[in-house]
Amino acid sequence: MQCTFLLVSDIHHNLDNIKNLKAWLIQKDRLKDIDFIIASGDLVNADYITPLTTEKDELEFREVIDGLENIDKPLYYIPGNHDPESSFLPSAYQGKNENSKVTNFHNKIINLVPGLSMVGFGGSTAGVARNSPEQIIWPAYPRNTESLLAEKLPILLDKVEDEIILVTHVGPSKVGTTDVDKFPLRDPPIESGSLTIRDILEKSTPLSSEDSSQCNIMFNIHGHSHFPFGLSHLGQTFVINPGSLQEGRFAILTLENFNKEKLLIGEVKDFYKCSNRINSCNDFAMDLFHVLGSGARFDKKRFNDDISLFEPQKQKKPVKNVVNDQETQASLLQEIDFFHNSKSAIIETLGKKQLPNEKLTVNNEESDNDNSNIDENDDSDENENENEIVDQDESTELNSLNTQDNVKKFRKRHRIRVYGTDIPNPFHSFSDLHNIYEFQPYLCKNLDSAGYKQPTPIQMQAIPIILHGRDVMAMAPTGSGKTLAYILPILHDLNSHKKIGYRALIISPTRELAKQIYIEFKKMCVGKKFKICLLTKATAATQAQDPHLKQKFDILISTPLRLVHAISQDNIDLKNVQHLVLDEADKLLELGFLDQTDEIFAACSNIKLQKYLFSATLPSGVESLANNFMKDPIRIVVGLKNAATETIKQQLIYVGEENGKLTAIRQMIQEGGLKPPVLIFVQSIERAKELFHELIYDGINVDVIHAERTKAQRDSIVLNFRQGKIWVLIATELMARGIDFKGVNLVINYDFPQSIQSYIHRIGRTGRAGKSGEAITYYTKDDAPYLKSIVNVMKDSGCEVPNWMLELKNPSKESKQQLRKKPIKRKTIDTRSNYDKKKIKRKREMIEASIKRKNKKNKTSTNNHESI
Ligand SMILES: Nc1ncnc2c1ncn2[C@@H]1O[C@H](COP(=O)(O)OP(=O)(O)OP(=O)(O)O)[C@@H](O)[C@H]1O
Repeated sequence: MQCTFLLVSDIHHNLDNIKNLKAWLIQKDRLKDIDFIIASGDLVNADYITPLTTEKDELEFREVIDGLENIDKPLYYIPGNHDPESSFLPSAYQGKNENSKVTNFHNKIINLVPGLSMVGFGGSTAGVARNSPEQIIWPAYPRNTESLLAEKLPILLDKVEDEIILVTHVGPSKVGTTDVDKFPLRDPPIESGSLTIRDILEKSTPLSSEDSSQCNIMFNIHGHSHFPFGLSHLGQTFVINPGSLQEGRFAILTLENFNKEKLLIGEVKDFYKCSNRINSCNDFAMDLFHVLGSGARFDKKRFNDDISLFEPQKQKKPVKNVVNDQETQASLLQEIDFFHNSKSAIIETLGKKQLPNEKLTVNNEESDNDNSNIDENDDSDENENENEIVDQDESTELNSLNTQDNVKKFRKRHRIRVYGTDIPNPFHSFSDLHNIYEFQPYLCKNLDSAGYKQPTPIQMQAIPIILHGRDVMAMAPTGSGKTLAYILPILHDLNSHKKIGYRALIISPTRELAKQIYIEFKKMCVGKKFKICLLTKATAATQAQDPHLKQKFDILISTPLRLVHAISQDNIDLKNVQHLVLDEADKLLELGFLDQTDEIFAACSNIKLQKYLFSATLPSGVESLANNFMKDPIRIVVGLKNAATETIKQQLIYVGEENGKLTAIRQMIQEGGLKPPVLIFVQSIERAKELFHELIYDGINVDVIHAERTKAQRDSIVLNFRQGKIWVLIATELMARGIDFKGVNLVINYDFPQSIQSYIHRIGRTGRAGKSGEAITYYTKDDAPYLKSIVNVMKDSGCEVPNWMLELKNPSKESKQQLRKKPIKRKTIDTRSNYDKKKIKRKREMIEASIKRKNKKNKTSTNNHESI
């Protein structure tokens, strides 16, 4: 029986290893050959602290298991000593993907396919005792796991007639591992470890007899090494049957093939010298390869690319600061450059920073027409004071904004429109903030460190208005710096840390955006002792326990639901809040959020409260609603109202039927047109999962993010996408708003957006801060009636649109409302051939039948035994 499998061990929560591994497998086209994956423990926690019982451990564990599941092969897991207590609960992880069920197999025999069995034995005394469902309390010492395994193994093996893969997670050396870690200087050292097992195997199992010649046995023994890709090596793979080598079966290795000095690593104290171990591991990996390849030589020159993926040093570059981080990202990107376009925009753009307003202010003669074709955004009464022609040579006079005429010209030049009474003047440069508004030096310094040289138009106008104590409704294109437009005046006004509780509150519709805002606040606070709280379950619980903490913080950032919950539990006091920001205000004032937003407003009872609404889209309905709760607000509109960013090249592509979309993407991949990073939007979680399962086989490093993924997963995906480790990210509407992925080259609307707002925000994930970007929207016959809405946005943002599209009819208000409420029903995304589906089904049935047969056999023999 031949089968190919992947063995993963001792990852210690380095999910990147799994991602790289997956990328490598795809790149080398080896994924299709793999029948299943074995994960031999220690999937979490690099800190070597046991027991692992915290929520964090649990999340990490799930994350790695999910990462492995994403490879989409059946997954067999045995617990390691560094895995959390609940890791031995396979049911919690089963059935996520159709084809990749997690099966726990500690102390069990699994019939993989007829003729091939697998025996598993999880790792080391404490780990197994903790994880064992049998609740056996192992005597902690000296009867360690190894000796127990040695006792149990003959019994297990005796039951199996098939060829066997034996997977263990026990110590590699003469002395055990975990036990040695705990009692390194125990005297005399105990005889255990793999040598003992091997001895016992040879003495007391069929292996020692002639019959063993037909039997493949493999040990996986963990060894605190995380190289290559966290795959097992360093003598972790022993197969006791040299006879199989000639038959070209799986990994065959005897201890004698190794340089034992390297394997045993000499003194016990060397266990702690990780670098030594890694060096030995490198050599061993090569030795191992040599032996596994039946003496095949590994051509280092030819496979240089592969070797570089195995180099641990590259991933361990110290990340000192943003610049270094970028360098690391660039090198990482080069390392994983599937498309061999390492000079692509991502890498190029990492180095240079284009100022947003360079781009936003170039076109002085831009018309100021609102996109009045979009009736939901209709605002035809708003073109007052906008008819003057601006001088081409504005030069220095605009620097001195001391006459209303100059101010008008300045606004016009920066495409700023303002509505309201007693509107404060905009400012011209960040130095004005210091000179005019007496901003503290720390703020100016932090602006400089962040590389913000010039304010963007929304910042120029919104900051003075907030500083003058006014309410603001601000609408400016995606990626135009709205966040900083409220952060700066708030920090200036708060002045310094005070122990009177929250004075500023920022609400965002998603936790990803909330976290991003938190990071931006932190960046601007360097050198100042402000206390900022990002409200999470944990921070809310801490504040509930300690009432003094309520006084400790100055600024609170939260999603509505989390905050409303905290308010209802009386854990948060908002009576001192003077600045309230609704970021993505139109979303927060939509029906789904409105009640929560309302409750938050009610809790902010301070009479000095100022309210600020920010978004790239504020439909007129939302504005009227907002007017009910804002005090004499000033409205700011930068650029065209409800328009897309002009640095984005937009395209509409007709794909006929649903499956035309995948064909189009695949064609793009083949032609090298899919330049990462790419964001793909779909209309539902279900479809996100479906598309992920399709694209995973297309040679691209793809991941998927949606509300059903755990928080830890979502955080890690966002981080990895930012760092260029994920190239194509499939997302639902969750990621459509606010998230600032600077380098995104392309946004694909795989599913037609359900509203113009959704379209504008989705495509706004590219072309940020003045950079260029591209957006492609697929449409089918079913989407065609809604096409004109997007055509209008495209036209208004200066994209070329064919005449026939311009002549299309606008969809009716009712049909738009209908689409907003309910997405178009679409065919499942699934292009696997019937043949493939049948093959998978057949294989599964074979495995199930084999298990049933075995169970039946075992049952009969037990019954017989009982009747005797
Ligand atoms: N004055 C500035 N100079 C250069 N870059 C800036 C400046 N202000 C903000 N940025 C950068 O511009 C990017 C976009 O800013 P931000 O996320 O605030 O956009 P936004 O207008 O809120 O977009 P969205 O509508 O999508 O939420 C960020 O990367 C930010 O660091």
